[in-house]
Amino acid sequence: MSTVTILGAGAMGSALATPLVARGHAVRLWGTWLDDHLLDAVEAGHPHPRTGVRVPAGVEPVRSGDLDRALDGADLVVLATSSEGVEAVITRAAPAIARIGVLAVTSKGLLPDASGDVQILPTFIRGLFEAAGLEAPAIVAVGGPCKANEVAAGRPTATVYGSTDLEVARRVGRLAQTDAYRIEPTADVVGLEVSAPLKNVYAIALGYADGLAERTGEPWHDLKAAVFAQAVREMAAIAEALGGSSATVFGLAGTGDLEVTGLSGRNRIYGARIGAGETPADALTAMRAAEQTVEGAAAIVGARSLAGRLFDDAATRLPLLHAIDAVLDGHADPLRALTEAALPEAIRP
Ligand SMILES: NC(=O)C1=CN([C@@H]2O[C@H](COP(=O)(O)OP(=O)(O)OC[C@H]3O[C@@H](n4cnc5c(N)ncnc54)[C@H](OP(=O)(O)O)[C@@H]3O)[C@@H](O)[C@H]2O)C=CC1
Ligand SMILES: O=C(CO)COP(=O)(O)O
Repeated sequence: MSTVTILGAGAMGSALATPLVARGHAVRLWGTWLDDHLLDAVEAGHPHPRTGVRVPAGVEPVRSGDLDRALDGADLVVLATSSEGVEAVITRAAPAIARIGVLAVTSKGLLPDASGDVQILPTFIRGLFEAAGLEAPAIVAVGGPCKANEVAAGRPTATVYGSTDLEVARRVGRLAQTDAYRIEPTADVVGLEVSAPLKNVYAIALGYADGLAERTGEPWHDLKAAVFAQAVREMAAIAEALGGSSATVFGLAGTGDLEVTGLSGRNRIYGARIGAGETPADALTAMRAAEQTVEGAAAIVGARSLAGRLFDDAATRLPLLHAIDAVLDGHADPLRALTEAALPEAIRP
């Protein structure tokens, strides 16, 4: 049995308690300074407000002011804040995490380092340790099609754990896996960590197509499928340009995660509101009011910057990314933008 400290008591942080408790680990669920209302519900024995599922008995909720106690003696730390909270939480927890030596990260994002270059999350997090003069822990990136409410309920889930040292991914995977929560280890951290935030961005486009269906009362499945395929092509191009493998994008981490997010993700819902006619600003305000995290809206800023660094002709190489951005900026109509970006060019005479 190990002691596992989860940092962030939102949907995914609380959900991971289900497999970890099932494996007999001692689990501490630390809530950020924004999570008191979530831990109030957990302590009262109510379903978690973000997943609708009760956190398993035995999980120890820990309030934000008790971070040191939450980390004391832990064997594994899991970071489960949204990308917005990564820097603030890692900065506070870094000395203890450096001592523990291993960090699993469910957060999905693309963030700028001190010099302004956008990085995949493990690289960004390592930079925070280096800036603090601390040795960075071994980082295990967690991705794949994995809805928090389903993990929390113990439904079958295939997830991907990635570390540059494959044995570390296997070791952490062995600790967390259950019959229902199965883990595919990979050493392709780049492919995994490109897929994780970018599928949030591309799921917004899948949402645009669903929103058109809501607005018109007609199906737009052909368009949605073309958008899906183009999204996968663009994620693979970015992964390869960064030294990752397109095979990772074509598997659970890319197509798998895009599928689940395009069916039921919050990023899809945000896109659908826009496709149905709301302005991007109104749609984001409504999502925030409902406590629905929409990471794709932030990740597209990083994606745009990364694409510009990787490709001289980014708008031509990544037309769908460009189209999503143009719609969010209010410069393009979703139907026209998706059609131009995702359908093949006309065959020339
Ligand atoms: N939900 C899912 O199905 C999955 C989520 N993930 C990833 O896991 C991460 C967490 O997602 P999820 O649990 O759904 O998100 P939630 O919004 O439910 O929880 C996010 C956590 O981050 C905290 N947080 C947000 N902003 C800040 C900030 N500025 N400073 C400090 N803490 C902050 C939240 O506080 P607050 O209570 O205010 O929100 C909460 O503890 C994301 O990166 C997501 O992509 C991965 C797989 C699946
Ligand atoms: O990452 C997810 C599933 O793997 C959840 O996606 P959303 O953040 O869009 O809900």
